[in-house]
Amino acid sequence: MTRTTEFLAFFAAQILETIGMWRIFVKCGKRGWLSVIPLFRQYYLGVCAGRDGEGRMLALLEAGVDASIVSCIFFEVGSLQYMVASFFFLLVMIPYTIFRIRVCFGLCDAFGRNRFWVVPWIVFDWLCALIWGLIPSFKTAEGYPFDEEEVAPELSGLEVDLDAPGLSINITRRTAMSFLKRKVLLRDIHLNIPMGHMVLLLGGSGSGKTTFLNAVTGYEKAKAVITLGDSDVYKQYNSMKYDIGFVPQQDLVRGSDTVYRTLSDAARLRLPADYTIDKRRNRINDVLDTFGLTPVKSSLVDKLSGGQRKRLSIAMEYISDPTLFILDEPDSGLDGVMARSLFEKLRSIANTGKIVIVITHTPDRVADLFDDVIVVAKDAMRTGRLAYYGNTIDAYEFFGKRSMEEILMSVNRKEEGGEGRADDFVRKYSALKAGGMA
Ligand SMILES: Nc1ncnc2c1ncn2[C@@H]1O[C@H](COP(=O)(O)OP(=O)(O)OP(=O)(O)O)[C@@H](O)[C@H]1O
Repeated sequence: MTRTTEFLAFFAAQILETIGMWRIFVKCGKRGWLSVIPLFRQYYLGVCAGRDGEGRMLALLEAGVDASIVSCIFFEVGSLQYMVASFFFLLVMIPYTIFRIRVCFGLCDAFGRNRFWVVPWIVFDWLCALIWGLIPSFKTAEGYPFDEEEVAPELSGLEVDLDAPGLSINITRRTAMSFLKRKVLLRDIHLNIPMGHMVLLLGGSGSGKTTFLNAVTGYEKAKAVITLGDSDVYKQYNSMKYDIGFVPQQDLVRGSDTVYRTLSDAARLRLPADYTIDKRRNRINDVLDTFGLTPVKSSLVDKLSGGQRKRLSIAMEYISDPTLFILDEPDSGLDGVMARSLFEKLRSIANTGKIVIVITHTPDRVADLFDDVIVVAKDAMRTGRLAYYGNTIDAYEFFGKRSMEEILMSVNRKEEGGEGRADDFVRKYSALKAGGMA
């Protein structure tokens, strides 16, 4: 193909695409002539797809793609300018394709078409634009433009007092990049947990419980201020490491070590360097006693029962005598009796003046052992929000439910089998707090 033919082919595709887009815009209730302006065309395609932000990004990226294509056509093949333009083209093509896919997905939803259409849209956009624009059976889906779910508003003024004793959490937001888009994982979580309280962290799958705990411990920082007693967890992260214990879901124990050896290794890692050997030995023996592991201290970890193994994992973190003790599903794989006995142990730890926060997927068998419950729920924008924090007894009344599992179902999204009322409760809870503060 000669340069002129290439240019004519590019130009013809643009014209055909414009015609198709004109009709698509009209079908979506927008002004057709907007398709004549190349960059507007991409933006309004995003608007038609119900993805304005992605449409805006697509328009910007298309400017880059078009500029590099035109440059490649005009520069001498093999020249430095040609190579720079080609490199730039490859560079912008990656995000450009990703945003096109996202907009195409939205368009398929808007027109009630299978998402496999994204493939022809990416390869022959001008042809798809003509088909979707000119063929009458391609029309917007029933209910289009889809009603947006009403998202609970952003909150302000509900920050808790950082000087209050205990754990004060003021998370403004926690964001992460996902698929070239900044995603808000958590927003507006403000609460204060007094010392000596055992708190249940409740939330559906993907609601942000782990993200929340990571933000609280400073493991993955958020835009937040977290204080434990007089210390700022983020600013004094290194010195706080002995004060915060985190027990992950998965056991991190070696089967070929004895129980004592496992705890002794944990003590070496987690106790301050100035601990004498005697002090360290005493601490290990105390912890073995606390978790009922003294009779099996010489046994290999592989020979322990599920419950003993779990208690050992918890003991490893407890060795540093943390003020804040966090456990992610410590009862997974345990039967009701073993789980109950484990949670009673955690209750007795809280009773010594520590803060214990626990995630469990079977809360009702141990709900009476908790003082408070934090309910984190995904709002309409899929952001983790605080739907409730307070006394467990008051929680039943607040949600109008009789069990923690029912509370969870009320905030879980409909597509997950829940009632999809997260935003209602976020609103209700913030009104309650604002009222309380007035
Ligand atoms: N670094 C990250 N980048 C992008 N998205 C993330 C990141 N971390 C978490 N997410 C997303 O944030 C949401 C919350 O994740 P999180 O692991 O906190 O949920 P969870 O409530 O602990 O779920 P589960 O109970 O299933 O463990 C999920 O949609 C997850 O995909």
